[in-house]
Amino acid sequence: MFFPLSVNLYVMSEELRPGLEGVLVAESELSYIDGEAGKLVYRGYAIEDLAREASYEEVLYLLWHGELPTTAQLERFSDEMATQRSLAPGTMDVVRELADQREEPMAALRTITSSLSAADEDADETAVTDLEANLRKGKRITAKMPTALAAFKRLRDGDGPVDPDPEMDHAENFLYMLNGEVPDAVLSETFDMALVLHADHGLNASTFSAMVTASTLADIHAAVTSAIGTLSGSLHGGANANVMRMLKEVDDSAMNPVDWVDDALDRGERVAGFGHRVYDVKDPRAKILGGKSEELGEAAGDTRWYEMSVAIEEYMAEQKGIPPNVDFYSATTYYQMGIPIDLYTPIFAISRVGGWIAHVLEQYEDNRLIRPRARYVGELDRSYPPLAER
Ligand SMILES: CC(=O)SCCNC(=O)CCNC(=O)[C@H](O)C(C)(C)COP(=O)(O)OP(=O)(O)OC[C@H]1O[C@@H](n2cnc3c(N)ncnc32)[C@H](O)[C@@H]1OP(=O)(O)O
Ligand SMILES: O=C([O-])CC(=O)C(=O)O
Repeated sequence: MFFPLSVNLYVMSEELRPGLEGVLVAESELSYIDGEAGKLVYRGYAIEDLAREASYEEVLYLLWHGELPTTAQLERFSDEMATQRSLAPGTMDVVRELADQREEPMAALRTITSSLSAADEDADETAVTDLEANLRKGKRITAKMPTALAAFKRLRDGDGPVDPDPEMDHAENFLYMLNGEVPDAVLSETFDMALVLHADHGLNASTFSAMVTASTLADIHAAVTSAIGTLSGSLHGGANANVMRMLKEVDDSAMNPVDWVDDALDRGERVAGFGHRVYDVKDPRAKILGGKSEELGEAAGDTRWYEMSVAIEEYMAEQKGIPPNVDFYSATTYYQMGIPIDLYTPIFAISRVGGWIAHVLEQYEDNRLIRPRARYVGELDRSYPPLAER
């Protein structure tokens, strides 16, 4: 039987779109981005309002359930998250082993997250696409990733892990487990806001990778593990740590930041924290985080990092017309909060996991295998030479 010609033409389109730029592959109700206006919205709510008003738990609820929670719903949801934070002994063994091996933190988080399925009571018993089971699994993964990351950091530094405190919210509890002391309100509010700002961003590369994995009907642990691997690269989430490494290099060189960047551009290098596939203007999250970075600098009586960043931002705008993305000012925000640089990208992951899970739920709800094509440009019809003749 023949397909109608129009179907064949659609399937066999020869248009090449490297990097899938601008290609529509799904419908989503999760986040809206207007790259020309610099606007980001989660389920209809402006990022500026959510950053100012909402906790990370509220945003998770919004992304996963479609509506902001009532007080009672939020309380229940937050309690459920808090009860899921502890790691099973087997997971803690994995964390310990990776810390002993001095594994790179993003690779450690990837491996630990993958291993969470071993102790997940829903992992084997339910269909991969079961919504209720996936909400439970999603909650456990999101609750446990920060515990694992904090324990990994402490163990590699020779300290003992700190147990989660169920009385604290997600952001405060992470800083508490990381540093072993209750953070002050400014730090936990700043961290909570950073989690809100990073929670979702359309079909960014890591989210798309989670969707591709889910589209094969692999489970949610597999999808999140794929996404963590994808986020780690320097063109994506890995850029936030590179921003801070760059600023420290500029500072150590005692060069004018503008001259340093000029030299980097002359060498054909990319400046971390600048440019975006979707935004033509300054990322709305960079505006908010820039303000936070400035505030933290002022509070500490040292605005050096903020000023250096502003000088680079102005120079990049003037020379290249390229604005900063979310990673540019998150770097100095985290640095001034005393967070080690190699944890910045894993911290991105412990927020974005909320978005990954929400997109995976959307994918399962209306699944079709994601499978594009490559145009073959290799040779054809070669005759096979026996091994001895090559
Ligand atoms: C959370 C996130 O993932 S946000 C992004 C984090 N990544 C970074 O900050 C890394 C630095 N930025 C980049 O490499 C890019 O801007 C990306 C990967 C984010 C987007 O890339 P694309 O959409 O593919 O844009 P593309 O690579 O085609 O760049 C367009 C032009 O701008 C230039 N450009 C883009 N970003 C930068 C940059 N950071 N520094 C210098 N030049 C840049 C490119 O060299 C290119 O110029 P050309 O056309 O003269 O060669
Ligand atoms: O959307 C993208 O391409 C990159 C991303 O994850 C973000 O900006 O948060």
